[in-house]
Amino acid sequence: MRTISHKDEGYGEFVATLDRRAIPGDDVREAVAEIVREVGARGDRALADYAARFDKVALAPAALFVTKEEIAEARKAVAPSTKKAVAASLRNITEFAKRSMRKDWSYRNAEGAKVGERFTPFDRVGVYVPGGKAPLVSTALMTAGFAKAAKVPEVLGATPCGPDGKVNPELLYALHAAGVSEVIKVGGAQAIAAMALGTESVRPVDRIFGPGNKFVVEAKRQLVGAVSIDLLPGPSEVLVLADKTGNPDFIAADLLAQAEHGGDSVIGFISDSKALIVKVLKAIERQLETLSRADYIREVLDQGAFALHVKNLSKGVEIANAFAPEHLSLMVEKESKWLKQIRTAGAIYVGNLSAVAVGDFLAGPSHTLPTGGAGRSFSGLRADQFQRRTSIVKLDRKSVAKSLPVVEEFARIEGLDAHGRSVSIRCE
Ligand SMILES: NC(=O)c1ccc[n+]([C@@H]2O[C@H](COP(=O)([O-])OP(=O)(O)OC[C@H]3O[C@@H](n4cnc5c(N)ncnc54)[C@H](O)[C@@H]3O)[C@@H](O)[C@H]2O)c1
Ligand SMILES: [Zn+2]
Repeated sequence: MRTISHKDEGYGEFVATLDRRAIPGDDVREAVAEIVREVGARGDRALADYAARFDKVALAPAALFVTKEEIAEARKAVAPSTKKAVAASLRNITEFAKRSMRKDWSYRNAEGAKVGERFTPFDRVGVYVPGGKAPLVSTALMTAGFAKAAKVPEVLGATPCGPDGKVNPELLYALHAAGVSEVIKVGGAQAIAAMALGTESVRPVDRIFGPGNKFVVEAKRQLVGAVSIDLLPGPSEVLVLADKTGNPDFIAADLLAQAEHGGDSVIGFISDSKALIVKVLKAIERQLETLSRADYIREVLDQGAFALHVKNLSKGVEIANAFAPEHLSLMVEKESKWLKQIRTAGAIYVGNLSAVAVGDFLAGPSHTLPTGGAGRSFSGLRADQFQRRTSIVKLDRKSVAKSLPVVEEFARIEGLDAHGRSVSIRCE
């Protein structure tokens, strides 16, 4: 874990690198563009080729979809304790979703016309659930669960299968508990392309949701237009901001939990207390020994991890806002003062007891959150993103007449006399 203090040489340069923009590298961009082109041109055959190449599985075009038998098997195989956990998480998700959904409204404008908005669920959405490094059962709930709450009638799930051609049974169970209507056993950029463009066997969707690795995220970015997307939720990250009241063992535990996602994960720790930083580094070493994914964690600690000693908390907040972390843990004495100042984080966990993992699995807000700096311009996944918004305008005799003078003025200055006429004809 790289440790650097405001007193060190190179501090300014390092802090500048924390001011992020979510822009993919050329190599990822080109690799994904080719995958998208191939799926567009060769459909199911391209999906089978990529499954063989990346997931080491032989997937005949006829075997792309999870079967009814596989779902029934999963239902039998999953332990009652797992079913209970899935239900508990879904219950919180559903309640949270209800409160953030948009409701229809209307009012009469200054001319007396009735104007308003109507919200209806998308007809058919795609939900990507990563399956590369871990079966992210919770991610199935934290995406599809919101689709269900928003009453989307058709949800197509996509997740890579193992070399045996099977999807993890707990993951399948969760997808079905969250109301997914069909599932393709395809992962990566090719899955996103199939859902956006359609293939011989996959009917395209209207909007694509869900997190993934850098290839998945880039595919979503490239396919905007064919579909819309939720956000850019890539490799997971946490930034802890703490003063001397932070609990070093809890902070270490949160950082390790995040590092456990492996690969491109990013973990950061900012504090104005040098003593706390030293304690956290020691606690990390101590706790790491007992964890099963120590190899993944070490990789992350060696690559994307940093501990930053700042002059004061204001400086820390400024850096955190530039960094726009997916998760921000705030462990400070004056909680509400500093909480107000953090603007770009996808989710904020307040206080020593608010473990990020509770939000990962259970709390209610979706754990699908913007990463890589995308938090500046995107928010986390929400139920209202599954709603299509339509505006509605209704005029009567009085309001059409009252609207005429302003319409005629715009029609005159824009040189669009047919526009003016289309309103005056109704006032004769
Ligand atoms: N931001 C969030 O809200 C959030 C939530 C959950 C998970 N995540 C992140 O999702 C990510 C999941 O990543 P993952 O890799 O485990 O699973 P994944 O399902 O996203 O990716 C696996 C797929 O990547 C493709 N792939 C692998 N190597 C490739 C290559 N060289 N070229 C092209 N395609 C390739 C393969 O098709 C494979 O099926 C993690 O980084 C995790 O942190 C983020
Ligand atoms: Zn996590």
